[in-house]
Amino acid sequence: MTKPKVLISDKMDPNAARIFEERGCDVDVITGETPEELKARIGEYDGLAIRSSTTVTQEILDAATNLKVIGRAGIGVDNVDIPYASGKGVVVMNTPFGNSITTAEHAIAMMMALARQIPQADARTQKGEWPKKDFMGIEVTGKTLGLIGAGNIGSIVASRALGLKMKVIAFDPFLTEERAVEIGVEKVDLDTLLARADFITLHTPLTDETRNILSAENLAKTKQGVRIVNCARGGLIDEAALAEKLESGHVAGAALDVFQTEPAKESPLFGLPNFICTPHLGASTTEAQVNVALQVAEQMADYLVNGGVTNALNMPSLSAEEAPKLRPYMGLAENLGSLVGQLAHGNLTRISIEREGAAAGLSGKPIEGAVLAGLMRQYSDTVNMVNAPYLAKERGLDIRSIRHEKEGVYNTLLRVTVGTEDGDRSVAGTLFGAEAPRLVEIFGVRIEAELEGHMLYIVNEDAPGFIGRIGSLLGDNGINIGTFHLGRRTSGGEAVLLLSVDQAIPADVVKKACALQGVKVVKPLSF
Ligand SMILES: NC(=O)c1ccc[n+]([C@@H]2O[C@H](COP(=O)([O-])OP(=O)(O)OC[C@H]3O[C@@H](n4cnc5c(N)ncnc54)[C@H](O)[C@@H]3O)[C@@H](O)[C@H]2O)c1
Ligand SMILES: O=C(O)[C@H](O)COP(=O)(O)O
Repeated sequence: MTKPKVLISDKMDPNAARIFEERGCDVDVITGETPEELKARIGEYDGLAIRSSTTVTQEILDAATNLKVIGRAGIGVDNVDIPYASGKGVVVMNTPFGNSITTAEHAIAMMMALARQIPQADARTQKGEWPKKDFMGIEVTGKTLGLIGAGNIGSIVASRALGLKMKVIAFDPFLTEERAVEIGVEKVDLDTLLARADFITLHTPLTDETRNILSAENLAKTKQGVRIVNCARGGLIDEAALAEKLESGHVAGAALDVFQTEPAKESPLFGLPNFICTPHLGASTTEAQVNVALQVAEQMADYLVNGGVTNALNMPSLSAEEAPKLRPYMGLAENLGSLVGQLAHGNLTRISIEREGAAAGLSGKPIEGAVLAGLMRQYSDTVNMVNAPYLAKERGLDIRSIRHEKEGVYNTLLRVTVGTEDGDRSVAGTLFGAEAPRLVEIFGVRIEAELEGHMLYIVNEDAPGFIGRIGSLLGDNGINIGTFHLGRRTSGGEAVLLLSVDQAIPADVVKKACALQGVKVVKPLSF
C-alpha cells in the first residue's frame, strides 16, 4: 500500500512531522508559499496540516484532487471553506482544547498590561527616560470583568480573573444559569455588560451575529474608562470606532491580539498612546504548540491510515456498516438543526429530535449529533457531531430523542423542536427517493424546499402583489433567485417564503425587504 502524503503548510512544532512519519505517512514541511504555489502543489497530497496562515479556498480545494483531510493545529477554522470541503468529501478537523489555556493566559496578560501600561512604560524606560510620574495604573482587584463569550477560553479567563479577585459577568446566549454558577460568573445581557464592565474581553468566534459586536453604537454604551481586550478574532470590534473612543479617552485602553485584516500592517489604532497589540500570539506558547501539533498529527494519521475520525467538524464518527444507511439523514439532520438555530431566538432550553417511519429504525445518536452540531455551529467554531451533544448538555440544553415507528404522511421523517422563551418552534424534513433531503415543514407551515447555500426566509401577510415586490427588490439589487418556495397557514393569513439565492444577501437589502409592505420577518440563512 502506498503511504499517504501529508503537507504541513504553516509553521508547526516538529512533533507533528515526527508523529506523521511514525504513523506511516510521508510528510513535507513547506511553509510560507503563495496561494498560487500551494495550488500548484496540493494535488499530490492526501492530507494538509495548517494553522491560521494558510487559507483553504475553493480554488485550492478544486486543485486538491487527492485531498482527504485538512487538520487545523488550533481552534479557529475561519480560514477553511468547510462547506466546500464537505462537498468535496474532505474531512476538516481541529484541535479544540490544545491552546485554550495559553490563549486565556494571553488575554489575562493583555488585561494586566493595560492596567499598568507595561509596554509603554517599558519602551520609555529603555530609552533612558525613567518616566515614573507618567504612569499611574489601576488595580484589577474588585473591578468588574465582562466576558463576551464564555465557552472554553472564556471560562478559563473567568477562573483566572476570579483568582485575581475580580467580579466576572458574562454575555453568552448559550450560557445557562447553572453553568454560569458553576464557573462563578453572573450571566447578563449585552447592554448590562457594556454598562457595568471595567474591563471587557472577547471570546467568541467570528459569525454573522458577533461581527462588530463592539460597534460604534455598542462602544458608546460602555462605561467611561473601560479597557478592552480581544484575543479571539479580528472583526469582533469596529477598529475605526475603537480608535475614536481611545482618542476621546472614553475607552481608557485597548489590547488586540487579532485584527480585521491580518497580517495587520497598518491600522487607525497604531500609534495611539493607550493602545497595545501583539501579532496573533494568543496560541504561541511552547506548551500549546506541542499540544496542537501532536493532536493534529495523531488525528490526521489515524484517519488516513485507519479511517478513524476524531474532532471532525463536518463528519460524524460512524461504523463502516451503519454509514451508508445513515449518510443521507446526516445532512438532513444537520440542516434542520442549523435552520431552527438560525430562526429561533432567545435562550434555547430544550430540544427534541423525533424520528418517524423508516428513520425510527436508525441509530439515534449520530442523527442527534448532527442536529446539535447544526444548531450550535453558529455559536462555536469548535463544535462537531461528536462533541455537540456533550457541549449542549454541559450548557444545560435538555435533549430528547423520540422514535415513532408508525409512518405519518411521509414514509420517513425527522422533526426538530426547540423550546424558546417564546414557546416551541418546530421544523421537519424527509428524504425523497431515500437519498434527497427536503424540508417539509417550518414552524407549523407546510413548505417543500432543499436547504442549501444562501437562502432568505420571509414571513409576510398573505396578500396579492407581495411576490412581485420581493422579486423586484432582489432583481434591482442584482441578486439572482435560484428557487422559490411558498407555504401558508390559511388563505389571507400568514405566508412563508423561502428563496435560494446565488450570493449572500447584503444587510442593506435585508433592511429594504423588512420595510416592504406586509413583511413581518426577514432572515438571511446559510447552509
Ligand atoms: N488569538 C488566538 O491565537 C486564539 C487562540 C485560540 C482561539 N482563538 C479564538 O477564540 C475564540 C473562542 O474560542 P473557544 O475555544 O473559547 O471557543 P468556544 O466555542 O468554546 O466558545 C465560544 C463561545 O462564544 C459564544 N458565542 C457565540 N456567539 C455568541 C454571541 N453572539 N454573543 C456572545 N457569545 C457568543 C458561544 O456560545 C461559546 O460559548 C475562537 O474564535 C477562536 O478561534 C484565538
Ligand atoms: O484559533 C486558533 O487556534 C488561534 O487563532 C491560533 O492561531 P495560530 O495557530 O495561527 O496561532
